[in-house]
Amino acid sequence: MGISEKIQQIQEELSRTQKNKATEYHIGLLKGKLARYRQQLLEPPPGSSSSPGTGFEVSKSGDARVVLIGFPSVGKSSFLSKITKTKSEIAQYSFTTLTSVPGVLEYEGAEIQIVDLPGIIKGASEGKGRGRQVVATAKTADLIMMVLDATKGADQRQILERELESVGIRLNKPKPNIHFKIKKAGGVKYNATSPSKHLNDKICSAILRDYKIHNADVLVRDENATVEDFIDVINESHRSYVKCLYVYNKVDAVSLEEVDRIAREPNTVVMSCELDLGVQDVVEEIWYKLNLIRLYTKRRGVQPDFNEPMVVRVDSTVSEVCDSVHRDLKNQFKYALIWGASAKHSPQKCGLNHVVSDQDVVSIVAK
Ligand SMILES: Nc1nc2c(ncn2[C@@H]2O[C@H](COP(=O)(O)OP(=O)(O)OP(=O)(O)O)[C@@H](O)[C@H]2O)c(=O)[nH]1
Repeated sequence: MGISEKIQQIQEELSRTQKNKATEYHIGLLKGKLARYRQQLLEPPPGSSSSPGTGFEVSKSGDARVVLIGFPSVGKSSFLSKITKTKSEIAQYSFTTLTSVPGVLEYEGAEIQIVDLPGIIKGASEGKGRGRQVVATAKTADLIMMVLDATKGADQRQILERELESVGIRLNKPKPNIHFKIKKAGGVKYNATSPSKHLNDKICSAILRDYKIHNADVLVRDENATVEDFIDVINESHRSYVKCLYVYNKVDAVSLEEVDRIAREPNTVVMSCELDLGVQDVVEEIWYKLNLIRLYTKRRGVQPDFNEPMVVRVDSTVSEVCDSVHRDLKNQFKYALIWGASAKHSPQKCGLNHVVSDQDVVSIVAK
């Protein structure tokens, strides 16, 4: 039996099995197996004929990467052509976007790479070659922007969410608060800081046995952590926790009440590419979600260049700033002078651990 058939069998068994106290152990095991097979499908073991997904030939450039995901004809190309310098073909028929078109969005001095993935990601979870590439690219995103058609039903979003979920991408979700460490000996030691609602020693040990892990420390620090969370923790290297912005296009074609209802959903913005409504709000929301800040670097005796900001992640330290300037800069680092919101007085002399703020001016003094 192939892996796809095994997956299907488990899915069928899961949908047949009633959820209750007596079956939770069995369901937990099935979910663990399902995650293991899905993983094998996405990343075949070395030596097998199918190649792993290596992403498209799109190198990650710029300050951040936003990946667009959506069904065909929802308006991804229209959006991309409005906000980036790369034009992609717009047609009245489906599947226009066959390859990913990297475009660059310039905003607040930052260069944000926008990648449009092929129409739909379905097939990715079935291990189809192209789907795997899509997944690999989506996993490198700083933000996933799910483009949805406001005139279509809620299932378009559910289908895409389920697809992303099944390939190990978690949307708008923090990493589970479970400590997990594989050991060389000593068996499985299960502990919880307060009684867990869904996890226990028996379920966790059984799932670990299925993964051929016989010695490990497990400490559940969140009483609401689920079996899925535990499976995610075991598979941590294959999971990506990515922010997602839901963008509903074509709001010109639905009623005001419907627009109002959609716009109130969390992490959601609405737009109409055709009428050029809300497109700028989407860009602002992308910037906000990316959590980027601008810094101005200053050389001694020279005014900083306020037209050329350096873009780093929010809460970056001087150490991270050095790394983004040059690989070796930290080796020569003596101290930094900082002017701006993060400085107690201007300039403040700081070390590598100082956390910078938006629009700070930074001068690195070398040894
Ligand atoms: N009513 C309405 N139609 C729109 C809007 N934006 C795009 N469209 C139409 O929707 C169709 C598809 O737009 P595209 O931008 O090609 O969509 P896409 O998501 O890139 O499609 P694929 O390339 O097939 O993945 C075109 O006929 C557009 O004219 C909008 O805001 N309102």
